[in-house]
Amino acid sequence: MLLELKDVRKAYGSLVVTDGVSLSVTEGEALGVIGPNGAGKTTLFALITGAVKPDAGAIRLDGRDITAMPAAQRCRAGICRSHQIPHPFETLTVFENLLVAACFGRAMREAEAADWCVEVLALTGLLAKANRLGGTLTLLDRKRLEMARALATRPRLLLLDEIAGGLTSAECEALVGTIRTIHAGGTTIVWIEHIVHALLAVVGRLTVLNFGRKIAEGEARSVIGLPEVRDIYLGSPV
Ligand SMILES: Nc1ncnc2c1ncn2[C@@H]1O[C@H](COP(=O)(O)OP(=O)(O)OP(=O)(O)O)[C@@H](O)[C@H]1O
Repeated sequence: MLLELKDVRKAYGSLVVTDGVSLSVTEGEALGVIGPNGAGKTTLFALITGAVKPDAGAIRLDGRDITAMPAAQRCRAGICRSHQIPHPFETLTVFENLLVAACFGRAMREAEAADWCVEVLALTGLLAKANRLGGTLTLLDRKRLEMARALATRPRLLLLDEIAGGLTSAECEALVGTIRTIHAGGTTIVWIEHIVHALLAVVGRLTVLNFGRKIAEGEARSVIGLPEVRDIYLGSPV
């Protein structure tokens, strides 16, 4: 098992945001995470990356307990995420944004990092924009850069947080193609997404969160057909 969460709990005051969540992700799989706003999806990523410490429970990578491991060390161990709202270094170029991630996130030497970052730029469709400043990009390219920065750390486990949100359907389709390529290259993916048809084009399994609890999990299309899941998404295009 690549990643395991066991009875993980996180509360902010009286608000229990992650309520005894257990989760397993096998090497090479693509898992989708859905749930309404405020269900605790992003907090789950913060717990996995180490940005937030759980109140209880355990997190394991390759069977090794990483619950107390600092975030920077987890990144070097191969866990990296993209954020829902991209915040690139706006005064650095696209290429420099990636170099920072590779050198500081993954501790690569500069020559190795430069070669790898060129590969990532090609994979994410950013090669022609390598010398643009991060602050000058369109939303689609910011989203691509957000994913590229995470990829630059050469993750074994890539966590994508609503990467398709706000894109046109053609842009979304192109992004899905890129994510499929990344997955086919052997990277394990956990993807939080509200655009369910995009998610279903990539993931084999789905986990559903509601009020911090896991309410369903299993083969993606079966899970999406469950009455309790459809209830939660009533009005959303599932
Ligand atoms: N640092 C914090 N302090 C207090 N409350 C927080 C904090 N972080 C998250 N929360 C609350 O925890 C709940 C879950 O937030 P979270 O961002 O994990 O949900 P989400 O499922 O990702 O939602 P969305 O789909 O809107 O992104 C929300 O009610 C949020 O306001």
